[in-house]
Formats: sequence, C-alpha cells, structure tokens
Amino acid sequence: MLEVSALAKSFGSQSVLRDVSLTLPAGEVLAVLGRSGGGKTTLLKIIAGLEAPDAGTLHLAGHDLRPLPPNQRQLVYLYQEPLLFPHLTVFENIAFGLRIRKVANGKITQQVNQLLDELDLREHAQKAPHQLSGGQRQRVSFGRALIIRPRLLLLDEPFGNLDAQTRADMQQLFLRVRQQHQMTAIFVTHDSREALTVGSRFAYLEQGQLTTFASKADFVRDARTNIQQEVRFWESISRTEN
Ligand SMILES: Nc1ncnc2c1ncn2[C@@H]1O[C@H](COP(=O)(O)OP(=O)(O)OP(=O)(O)O)[C@@H](O)[C@H]1O
Repeated sequence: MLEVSALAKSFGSQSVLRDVSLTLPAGEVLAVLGRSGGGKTTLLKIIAGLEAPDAGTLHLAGHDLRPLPPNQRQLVYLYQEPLLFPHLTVFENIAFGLRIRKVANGKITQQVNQLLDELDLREHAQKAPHQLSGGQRQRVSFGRALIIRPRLLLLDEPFGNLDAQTRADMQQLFLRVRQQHQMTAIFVTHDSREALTVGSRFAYLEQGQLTTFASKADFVRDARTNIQQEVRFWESISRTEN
C-alpha cells in the first residue's frame, strides 16, 4: 500500500533522514517511536508532500507520490493542534470535505451524523471549535479527516497536548475508529506505551535512521525503546509496596 524506499533529507549540512525505507500494507497502523529531533515530523511532511526529499521514492497504492501536490495524494496529515475553521460549527467542520466536493445535502447529513456518533460528538454538533475541549477538538479533526476516506492518515503526536486520561480515552477511540474504517496510518509518538497501544506494526526513528521491527516482541526487546526498563521500574515499585 505505502512503499517508501531509500529516503534521504538534509537541511543545510544537517542530515535529518538517511536511507529510510518502509512498507505499510493496507489496514495497518505503523507506530513510529522516537525522541525529539529524530526526524519524525520531517518523514511525515515528505510523505504528505510538504517537504521534498533529496533522494528516495514514495509510492501509495502503486502511484508515485513525488510528482503529486499535497491535495492530490489522498492522505491527511494531522498534528497536535487540530486545524479547524473557527467560524464553522462542529457539524460544518466535518462536512467541509464533502461540501467542496459538491456531495448532495442528504448524503452529507447522513455521513456527518454517523461520524458524530462514532466520535461521541453528537451533542456538540452545533458548537463552534472554541466551545470545545482539546480532546473534543481533536475528535472533530479526526471526523474532518475520515469523511473524505483518505487512503492514508499521517498522525504527528496527535494526542500530545492532552492530559493523561483524555489521551488514554483518545487512544481507545482511535482503536475503535481504526477498526471501523479499516484505516491505514502512520502514528508518530514519543511515548512507548502509546506506540504499543495504537500500533499494529512498529518502528523506531533515531538520528534520521528508521528501524522497523518484525514483531511487537522485537520492538519491546530493543533497548532503545526503553520499554523493558520501564517494566522493571514498575516492578520495583510494586515490590517496595508489598
Ligand atoms: N525546515 C527546516 N529547516 C532546517 N532544519 C529543520 C527544518 N525542519 C526540521 N529541521 C531539523 O531537522 C531535525 C529533525 O526535525 P523533526 O521535526 O523532523 O524531528 P522530530 O523527530 O519530529 O522532533 P519532535 O518530536 O521534537 O517534533 C531537527 O534537528 C530540526 O531542527
């Protein structure tokens, strides 16, 4: 479905991505874990068409992405701060992608209402974005993305600004929606627990180099993910409590 091969990118003398390759089959979510500055956002921006690679190839469903401008790539790039139209209601924000495609009103109402239900937003349909919480705004932004049925979702720390409980709720909602819509996505995060929760495939990006793992067990075992260290920490805490 998505095939990235030998991607490279430098800014001036700084090499930000080196020989990055990945294959993502339809319906899978690749969780990309990495520390700040490792090149995660740059990778997503290149796939989205917001930055040009220096070398390498990108194919989505067999089509070469490189000649296509962002709006013809059939993908959506979502980041921490949801971009919503401030003057439109929640309903109209979600409907927007269908309105510009001149879809019939009845069909728009039906599809938007279905998404409002799936995203637990029905009671907020007539509110403006500034009347919503951060988690609710992020759900509207999911709705806006899903309504146009993109081939690929690119998620850049989408829940990074939310408190721990809302973040955990959003991860569960993501899993539900992912299943309903058979989503293919790349989900970038600093948080290993989030990566393990949302991902069906796993990768680690450090200093521009991407390691992809054959299994969740391999990902957990890799010392750079810090997961085993964290497990040992919680085990030591529970031992001191007993
Ligand atoms: N337009 C740009 N011009 C120059 N340098 C850039 C540009 N964009 C990113 N960089 C540099 O590339 C490196 C990787 O940045 P990137 O945003 O991809 O990292 P990241 O892994 O997403 O980090 P974070 O998790 O903090 O967002 C950083 O050192 C950054 O300063």
